[in-house]
Amino acid sequence: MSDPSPWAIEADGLGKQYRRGWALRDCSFRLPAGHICALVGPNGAGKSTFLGAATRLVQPTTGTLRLFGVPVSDPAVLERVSFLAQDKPLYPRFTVAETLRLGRELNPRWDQALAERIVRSGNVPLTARIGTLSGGQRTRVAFALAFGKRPDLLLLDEPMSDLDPLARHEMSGLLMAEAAEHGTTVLMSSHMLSEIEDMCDYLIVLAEGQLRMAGQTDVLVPAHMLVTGVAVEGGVPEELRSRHTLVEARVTGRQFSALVRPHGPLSDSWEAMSPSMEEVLLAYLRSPDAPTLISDEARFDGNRETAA
Ligand SMILES: Nc1ncnc2c1ncn2[C@@H]1O[C@H](COP(=O)(O)OP(=O)(O)OP(=O)(O)O)[C@@H](O)[C@H]1O
Repeated sequence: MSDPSPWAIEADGLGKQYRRGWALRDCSFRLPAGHICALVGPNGAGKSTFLGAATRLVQPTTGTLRLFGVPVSDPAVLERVSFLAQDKPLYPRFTVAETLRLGRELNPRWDQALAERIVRSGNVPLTARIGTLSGGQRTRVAFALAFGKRPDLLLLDEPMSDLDPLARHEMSGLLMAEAAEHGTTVLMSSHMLSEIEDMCDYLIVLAEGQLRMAGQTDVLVPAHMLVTGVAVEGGVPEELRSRHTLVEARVTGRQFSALVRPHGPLSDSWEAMSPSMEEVLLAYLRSPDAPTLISDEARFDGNRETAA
């Protein structure tokens, strides 16, 4: 299928309301094809709900979601998307070989050699029943199924959490190689900030069901500065709040430290340095009310503040 749309994902006012309240609210952003994007947020932020909407497991209450320009409700998108769910559902009575055969029979673009390579490199026997595998080995088989499908969009819900460090390293290498070689778009929810920093070039940050940040990492991260100095009357200097956008402020003894989005030069009376991606993400995770930041590229009308 040719791609009329350069956007792998377009969410417009997407929302999901449960009886207890909104799991996802007024979520609007675009993800261009070919990126590896992290979906980040504290527990309960709405990450799985968003991935559920993208895989039609969750019916949105408001808004629309398009994948490659096609409404997610259109069956045409199904063969282009792979989803690796948090609980990695597989048939426990099937052997690994039978599981891969199922993948082959269900998916026209199936890459058997790739799927087998992923399984074999973890020394998982093709004859073993899924129910007898360790959690990490099952995850490896689930990865093989997801990759073997050769999707254009790979959706992963906390994919690496039960892999050992070597397997994690291997899978993240595979993800990056796939994205580079085939232009696969990856959207991956994760709590592992150092891994995100190593792998991802796009960020979607959610808190309490709402979008807090979206865009290219090399636009979002440099939009921030870490500022430290002497606290004023037990808090951060008023100038930081009035002239710049304050994301997070912390006071320890007589010192303050703050993550800000500067609008113009910062006063010489403070020390300012560029934060790492992990420092930016941690600040947003600790501050669910942080003002929203959407890059131009990721922006849909209605988003509030814009980075370069
Ligand atoms: N089926 C459901 N019925 C009612 N509430 C739900 C349902 N699914 C999710 N929620 C609620 O929606 C909110 C968002 O949940 P979601 O699972 O999307 O968060 P998450 O960011 O994936 O969290 P985690 O990091 O813990 O996996 C939570 O408050 C959760 O309790």
